[in-house]
Amino acid sequence: MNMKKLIPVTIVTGFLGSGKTTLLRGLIERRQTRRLAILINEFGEISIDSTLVRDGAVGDDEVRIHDFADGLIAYGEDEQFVPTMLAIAARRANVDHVLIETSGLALPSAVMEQLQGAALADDFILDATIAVVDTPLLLSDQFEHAAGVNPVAAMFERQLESADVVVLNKVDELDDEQLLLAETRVRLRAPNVRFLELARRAQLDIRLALGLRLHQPTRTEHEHAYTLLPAMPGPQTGVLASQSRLNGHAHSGLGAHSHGLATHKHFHEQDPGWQSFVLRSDAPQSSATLAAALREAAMAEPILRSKGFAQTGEGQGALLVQGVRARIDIKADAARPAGKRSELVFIGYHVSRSKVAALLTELTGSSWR
Ligand SMILES: Nc1nc2c(ncn2[C@@H]2O[C@H](COP(=O)(O)OP(=O)(O)OP(=O)(O)O)[C@@H](O)[C@H]2O)c(=O)[nH]1
Repeated sequence: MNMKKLIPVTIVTGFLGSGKTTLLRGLIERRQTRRLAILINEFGEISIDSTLVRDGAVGDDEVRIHDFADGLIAYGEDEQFVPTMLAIAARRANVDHVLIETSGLALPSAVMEQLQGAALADDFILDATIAVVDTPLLLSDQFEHAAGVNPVAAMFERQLESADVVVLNKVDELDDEQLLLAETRVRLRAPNVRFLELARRAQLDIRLALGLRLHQPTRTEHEHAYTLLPAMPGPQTGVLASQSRLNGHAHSGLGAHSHGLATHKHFHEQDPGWQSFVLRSDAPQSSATLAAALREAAMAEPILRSKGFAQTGEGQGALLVQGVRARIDIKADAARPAGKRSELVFIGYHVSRSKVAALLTELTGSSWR
């Protein structure tokens, strides 16, 4: 019998733009002495999230970040994931916790299955799966199936199905009634949720995110399978009681369950309607003009997410661009070297690259290709 200490793994999932990267950055800042290994999987050919997380990270020995840009993490056909995890296991004396951010278009169940597969189950234990929710978006009925199957709603539901912890994020401007409605909607879709937390700017107490130990390995001779612990371990209870959360509504049914492991794929593999592309411009951009152009483009085309870096001209600083649908946020980014080329990633459902390029070109008065 293998007596190695299992390394805990927390999976952070959530729809496009819900706040996963912001949550990770916060956890890094508040990690105290914990040494973290972080895997980031993005949908899109250039990686923005890992750059942002890296900006907040420190020494390599304390926080080490592994990128999987444009890749699939943790699928049978993926060639990077298992070797990366095994390399982390090989330096286990220097790793206290592994965090995996899945892409906004991936299902956490795929990662969960890999963790309990033969290659990894002797080294890792799933700690918890955390789903971050864009609460205003949830309330906006975008996640409802109004007419037929809504692919956005379907993905959101399947991400929530595996969640142990749901973080209702972006709650800054919501009142109690809206929060209760959001909670009801989450509970309908997240049968396994153990903790429902409110977050502003995706900030979560690290004790609520790491070391929850909501799963335990059950080992038989030939297979490994996780089962959910029937209740929270004692020492956590006091900590959790101090968390801000929905008044008196934080806990849910604690019935044991096993996770559905049949849902392996990135949604975009099953449904080619999901698209991602990069547009670039070598002309200097103005923050206000670009923001207005992106807003307009997001209203004209089904863009669900835009992000990247824009350049404002020689000797001027770079901008960090973050768009979730028509909500566009552009701010100076001191960490980014000034340069010439602006580069933005767009993700959407049946979104047209040429139409978005034409709109941006027209609205910014500079060529985007
Ligand atoms: N107003 C508001 N904005 C937030 C909050 N949390 C995150 N954001 C913003 O939402 C945008 C997306 O946040 P990210 O953390 O990049 O989201 P993500 O889930 O990693 O995005 P993808 O990886 O692209 O799916 C950024 O502009 C954040 O600053 C919040 O609580 N309130």
